[in-house]
Amino acid sequence: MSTQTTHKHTDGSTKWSSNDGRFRRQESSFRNFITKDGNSDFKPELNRYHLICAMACPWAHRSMIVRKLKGIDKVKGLLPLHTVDSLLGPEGWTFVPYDSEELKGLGIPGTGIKIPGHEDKKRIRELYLTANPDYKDRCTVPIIWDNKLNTVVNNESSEIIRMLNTCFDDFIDPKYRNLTFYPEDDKSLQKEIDGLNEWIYPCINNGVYKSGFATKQDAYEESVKPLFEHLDKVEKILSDGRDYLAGGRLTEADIRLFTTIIRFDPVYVGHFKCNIKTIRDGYPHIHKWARQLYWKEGDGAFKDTTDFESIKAHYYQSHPQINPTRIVPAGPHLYILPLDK
Ligand SMILES: N[C@@H](CCC(=O)N[C@@H](CS)C(=O)NCC(=O)O)C(=O)O
Repeated sequence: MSTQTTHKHTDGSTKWSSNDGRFRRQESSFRNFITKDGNSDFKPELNRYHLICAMACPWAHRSMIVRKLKGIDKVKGLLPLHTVDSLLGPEGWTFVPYDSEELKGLGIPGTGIKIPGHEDKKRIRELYLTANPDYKDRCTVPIIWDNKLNTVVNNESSEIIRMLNTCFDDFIDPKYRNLTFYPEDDKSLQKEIDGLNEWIYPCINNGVYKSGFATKQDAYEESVKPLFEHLDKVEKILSDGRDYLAGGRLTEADIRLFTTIIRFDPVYVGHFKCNIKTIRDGYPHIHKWARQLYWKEGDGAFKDTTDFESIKAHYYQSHPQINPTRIVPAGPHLYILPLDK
């Protein structure tokens, strides 16, 4: 993906596309790993690391799912979760609601921040600036915060979910220990997962954003068409009745696709103009696959981390360039259908 930064945003501002009308996602800048073998400055420890997420954010959602699937959420002090307010405003993600005239009353509160020594922080930006006072990029979620070295360990969700496969294995219940969503001992499955990620990320996960944030007709069409072509491709893969994308088991490919699909009908169809088809009416196999994950998989790991109200409120209220009235639409009736529909 392009590393080009298309605009200055010292204030976490909301100018999303560059002058050619195309949205480009910035490269994440904190790329450390917590390693089980202790081969880094970041050793796994209790009462040290914190996960900061927005319930609304599909990238953060990946890490919440894996945290729960791995039983990390069940160990006190291992990687507690802190969530921001759903409204992404001019100063970025916030632990306390915006109170300006324009934004007061909007948003759905998160848990706030309860990290010892940082309880007074109002914006996520303040954590980034604590980690690096010269930080000038967007202050994104998810992040793993290290409260020992007072820094961001990593702010790239694809890497966060990789490290959670193993890094806390000495602390979690043994029944979760050998669970991995990118199996080291199966290189051919890893290759298959990589192959899926290679097109699902640009065309689907990021494709909805490129469609929604486009400010020129050609930029929009150039994203929305491949988005649906690649949904067709997923539909075809799942059409043999399989429950998972690869290897006959749950992998990170499922987790990474799920967080986009679950937001599709409630938000992307309308807000991001991804309306060639809906998942529920246009993609029976994807629809079934997503509902199985939501309703049945991993002891609520998908369901309990999906907060439709926060998701809807976030998108519709946070992008006034797309939705100037910030009105959150009422539908669709049932954000997710039951399995037997
Ligand atoms: N590469 C990052 C992307 C994360 C990302 O773009 N998160 C968005 C929310 S969906 C964000 O925090 N945006 C804040 C901003 O742009 O100010 C990852 O996958 O972790």
